[in-house]
Amino acid sequence: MTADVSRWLWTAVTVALWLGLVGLTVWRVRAAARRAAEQGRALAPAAGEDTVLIAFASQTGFGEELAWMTARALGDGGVGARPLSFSDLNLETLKGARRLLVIASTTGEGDAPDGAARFVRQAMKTEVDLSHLSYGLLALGDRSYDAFCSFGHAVGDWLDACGAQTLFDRVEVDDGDAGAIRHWQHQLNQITGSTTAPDWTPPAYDRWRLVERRLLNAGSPGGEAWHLAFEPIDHAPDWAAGDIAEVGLPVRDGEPSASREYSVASLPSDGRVEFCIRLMTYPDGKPGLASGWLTQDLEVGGETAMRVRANRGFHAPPPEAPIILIGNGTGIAGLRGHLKARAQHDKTGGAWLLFGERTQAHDALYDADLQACLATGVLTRLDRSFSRDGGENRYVQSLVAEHARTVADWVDRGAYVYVCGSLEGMSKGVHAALEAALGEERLTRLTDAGRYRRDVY
Ligand SMILES: Cc1cc2nc3c(=O)[nH]c(=O)nc-3n(C[C@H](O)[C@H](O)[C@H](O)COP(=O)(O)O)c2cc1C
Repeated sequence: MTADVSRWLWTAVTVALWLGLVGLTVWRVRAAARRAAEQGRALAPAAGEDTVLIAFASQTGFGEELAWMTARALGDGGVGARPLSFSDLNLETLKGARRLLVIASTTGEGDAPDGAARFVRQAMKTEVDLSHLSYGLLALGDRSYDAFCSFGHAVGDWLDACGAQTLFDRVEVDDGDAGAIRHWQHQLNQITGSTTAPDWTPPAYDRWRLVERRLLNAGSPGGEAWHLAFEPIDHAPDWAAGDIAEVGLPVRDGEPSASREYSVASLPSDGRVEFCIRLMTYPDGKPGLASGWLTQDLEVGGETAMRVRANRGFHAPPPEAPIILIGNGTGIAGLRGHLKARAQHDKTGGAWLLFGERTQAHDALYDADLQACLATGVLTRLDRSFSRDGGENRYVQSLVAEHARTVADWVDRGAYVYVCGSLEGMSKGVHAALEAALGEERLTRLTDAGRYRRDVY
């Protein structure tokens, strides 16, 4: 081949590639515009109707899911709706709204979800005139906590103090209680004037088959931690690192149906949903309802009902940003999903895992995976603390304290901080250690910017 011919060939290939790229970009932009237009149509106000502002504060995504369902129910009834996260809510928006629906979850010990922290600090410290505003409130919580629905009530109390009028009595939801959610739907019907019951059936479960179960910590002084893998039977849904699976438990005689949520430790490309689940035991030695069933009773090859739901608050940061992953125990599940997601990118901003468990010998959960991540560079750095092995750094929060300078350096370089694991045993201590490492104000700014994310239980 002469130099001229090969140059022509290369030019032709380059042009073809370029045209392909342009075509793909145009297709993507059009698809995105189509999706936005569809969503816009679904939520567009009917002529003469005021748009209802739906402000949601959600830590693990349930409240956000209800906000979108609420918007759709209003849209279907001909009333325009605008869902807005508390992280994007401000007083100007409230002053410009006439009708407001608040969906507010409570987390921590009666705390606001992280995304609402800025609004609490800034807007809810002031008393403004909101007498033009009518509002309805859906407060999500769990009666097993002392401060039941306290953040929802704090928002309601503040709106009352600002002179806002109530559209109806506050609706409290205890642990996803279907009756209370139906009551909320009934209130939405009052707004739309619809007489038919809204088609708001609880989200359908799919059937999944247990294909693998493996004890991860044989010989541990702590409770058994199991790796479980489920394959879809009906269809394979899509999900992202950080998402949560809700497992429907088999109905037992006379007991209401129950479900449990677990952080997903795998990605759709694995073809299966994987969990790391601790077998809980009561003081009398009886196994926990859900963990006992999943780790002992359900046989490999057996089926369960399950759905994966979005937990947007714990979705991945841009891959080019560095990430600090902090967790303990079965919290490794949510962090493992993020490592797997990073492994799918050629170039990432580096990942540092700080992890705490009981013993190096028995509780180095997913050690082989982590070593592989170190070898490929997906994980830049790994620090672990083992509380029962003695030594100074007994808990993961002590690791954060010991490496405070490096944590601050990573944050200076734009790192995101993701924390997954127990609320009591870990996340409060980690929070205090981060505050000491970065300063209170800096950690607050990090939270407001969505660079400090927590999935704790
Ligand atoms: C770590 C944690 C702490 C919680 N603390 C409280 C609480 O103090 N008071 C309460 O009523 N509910 C509490 N809950 C229950 C949640 O409010 C409830 O599960 C809610 O449905 C979660 O909604 P979300 O997914 O929108 O965040 C807590 C849940 C978790 C996981």
